[in-house]
Amino acid sequence: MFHEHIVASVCLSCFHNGSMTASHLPYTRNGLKFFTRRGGLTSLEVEEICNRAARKFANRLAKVSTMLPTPPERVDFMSSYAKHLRDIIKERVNHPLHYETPLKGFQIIVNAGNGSGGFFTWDVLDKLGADTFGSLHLNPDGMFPNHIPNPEDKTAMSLTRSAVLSNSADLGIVFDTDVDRSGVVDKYGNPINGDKLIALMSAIVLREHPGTTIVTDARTSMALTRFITERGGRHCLYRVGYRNVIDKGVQLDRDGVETHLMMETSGHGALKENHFLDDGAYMVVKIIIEMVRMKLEGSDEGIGSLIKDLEEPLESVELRMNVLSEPREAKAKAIEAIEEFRNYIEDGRLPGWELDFCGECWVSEGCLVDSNDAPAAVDAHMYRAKVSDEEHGQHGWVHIRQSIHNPNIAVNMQSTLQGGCKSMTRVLTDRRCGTSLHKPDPTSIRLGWVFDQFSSTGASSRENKDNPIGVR
Ligand SMILES: O=P(O)(O)OC[C@H]1O[C@H](O)[C@H](O)[C@@H](O)[C@@H]1O
Repeated sequence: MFHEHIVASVCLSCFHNGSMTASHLPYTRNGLKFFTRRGGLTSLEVEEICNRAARKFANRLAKVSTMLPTPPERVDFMSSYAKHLRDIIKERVNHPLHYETPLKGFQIIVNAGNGSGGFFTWDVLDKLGADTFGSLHLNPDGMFPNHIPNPEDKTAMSLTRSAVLSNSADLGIVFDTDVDRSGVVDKYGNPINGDKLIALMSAIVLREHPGTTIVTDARTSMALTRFITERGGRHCLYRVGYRNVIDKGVQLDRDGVETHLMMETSGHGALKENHFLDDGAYMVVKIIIEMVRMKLEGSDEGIGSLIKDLEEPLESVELRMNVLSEPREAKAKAIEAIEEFRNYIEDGRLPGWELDFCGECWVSEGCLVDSNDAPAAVDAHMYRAKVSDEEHGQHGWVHIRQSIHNPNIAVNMQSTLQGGCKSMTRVLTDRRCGTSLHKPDPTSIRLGWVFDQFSSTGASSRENKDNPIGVR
């Protein structure tokens, strides 16, 4: 929804704007996001704003006047934003028979998860002629009584799938709370989120901008890289964290490497044409335009057909290990374990494992571990290793990182081999790659737990994300 901020800046002549959001996290985690006409502010800029606010607050306590130079004014920018989205759909579809209602004949289910995405149903889709009967959880309720509004959430996706199938709808849309992320369900009920959503957006964007670079976080599959390169694009893998992914795209584009799409597997997606803002509604607008375009060209296959040749990794797992230490020591402990992972690989102590400096793109060599000339400030330590053997070549990867929000470490791995994730985990444990196995300190971390907790083969699983397993 962050295009609303640009709309506010451009149409309503605002210079600065912001929103308060905890996204899908509990309401106790509310925070502020700020925007100017140039786009989203960086964390350093946000820090400066907070410092100024703190000074103002201190002045108020000291009874120094903090009156605003201009009185606040109430403006309705949601209507302007919704109109802006409708205009884009109308103009780009350019329907030969009914320009004003290009979505006539389409049934589209929205699942807003009781976040703020309900407006998309009545203020965008309905007004363009779509049938939105069967939409779910449209009224905002910060206690999220049905499920977490999150396109990564299994319940959110499966309820949307059921609604699409039982209504024979053309598309299902899942927004996160503040609509900076989205996922979709195709007319056959197939959920399209994570890698699949990146592939779908890549297919659309590469048709419009042949050869463009696409930046993603480094948890995407090897198959996604093939999908992008087979369509003539370049895939730049970068750090987890939507701001990192977007900033990398902005920097590449500024340096002359044309970059039109930046997407994280979490569903945050930003387009150059949309001011490099992560905007879940804008992503969906692009998908809807493509869906109507395909229909007008005589195809009944639906948008899922655009990614039918995206292979899925045989195994994909995300696990979390809590850092059980004094809260103030958690960050340092996590960094210690993650750096040890890097050292093990660099010292060649894990045969067949190689630190992944750059994914496959080579547009900016070394950026994944920032070994290049202009390293970015590191917000969270993370590394990715490619894993190969003589028989299969590269068959998987392991990504390990500090969580941004919580005192835990996220381990992601994928393999194209049956039992591959289990054997990569075994390497980590057998090689004693973890701090506490050398120093049996009850407050430190050991990676051995991953093996103990690992259960699935052949299954794609990220379910531990919101319910991490505690370990010592
Ligand atoms: O570190 P985690 O808890 O997995 O959270 C990581 C995620 O944090 C936020 O939700 C950001 O918006 C995402 O860009 C990031 O991927």
